[in-house]
Amino acid sequence: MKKAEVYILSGFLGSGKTTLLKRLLEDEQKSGRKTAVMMNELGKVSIDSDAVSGEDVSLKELLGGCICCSIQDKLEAQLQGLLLDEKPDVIYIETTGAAHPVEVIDAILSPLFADKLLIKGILTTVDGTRWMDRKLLSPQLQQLILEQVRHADFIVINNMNELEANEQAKITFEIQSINPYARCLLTNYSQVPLDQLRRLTVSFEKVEQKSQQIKLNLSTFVYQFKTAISHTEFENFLKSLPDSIYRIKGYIKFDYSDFPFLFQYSYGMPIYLKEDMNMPLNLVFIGEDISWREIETQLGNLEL
Ligand SMILES: Nc1nc2c(ncn2[C@@H]2O[C@H](COP(=O)(O)OP(=O)(O)OP(=O)(O)O)[C@@H](O)[C@H]2O)c(=O)[nH]1
Repeated sequence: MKKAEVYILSGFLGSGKTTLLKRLLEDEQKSGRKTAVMMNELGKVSIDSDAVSGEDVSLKELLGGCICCSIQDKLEAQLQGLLLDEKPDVIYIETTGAAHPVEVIDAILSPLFADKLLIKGILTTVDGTRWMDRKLLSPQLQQLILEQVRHADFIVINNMNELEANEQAKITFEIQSINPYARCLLTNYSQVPLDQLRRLTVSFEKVEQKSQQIKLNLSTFVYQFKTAISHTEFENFLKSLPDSIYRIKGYIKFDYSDFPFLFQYSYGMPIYLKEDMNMPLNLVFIGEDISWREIETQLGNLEL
């Protein structure tokens, strides 16, 4: 089955995410692909959804919380519904300005359907003037903006017309020092060449296409078990993992049990919860600069 492409739009409040989304949707309308949008807003009433009014676009709104924390279950249910009912070619997810990119990817990649999604990348918008003044924000918000830049695959710096030439150079230098691997563009109103953006691919496929010396940044990988495995060997595998694997979750079947376990792993801590029915044996990984090919080989060896 063809996977649905997923683009995540991240960036601080008012930095130009919706403006970028509108441009992407206009482009999709020309391409004729089946397009879906998920918009997440912190408040209970949607403000931005008027921006998405094209007839060919399915819109799901997630209101009243942030997808990376308070309404993660709702996101899972809506995404699953979307994949089953609409079968979109591409899904754009606009996050709240307060969302952390790793947690958003984590929320999207449910083990129930992670194998049906192809995460194309995180597009982060930055308001150039806000960046210059970011020291005025609380330390937590400064940290959030840094994380949104650090994990991005494509960075759009808006409000260029409001900046002097030396400020433009300073911002570009600062942002590229934080994330040298993302494509970074200074512009106004999120005017970016969309063909460049479409060439992104940050999941396992990227590892196969690019040579090993290229840094991979944040990426994801989904492994599908065919058989039950040994619990002890799986624990040994976990102990050998690098710290830059932030998150693992999914369903695993051990050779002593009829039904799988729901497995959760973050910051090196594994948790197992026994299920009472069969589930798809998908294991979802999120990490930074990981050779997923090696991980795949190790997992394959557990099945021998
Ligand atoms: N002057 C100027 N205004 C811009 C630029 N990009 C976006 N804007 C405006 O800034 C405002 C916020 O832009 P949005 O695209 O809604 O930003 P957002 O990140 O979706 O905002 P939230 O949904 O509140 O997080 C809108 O009025 C835009 O028209 C720019 O490059 N220059």
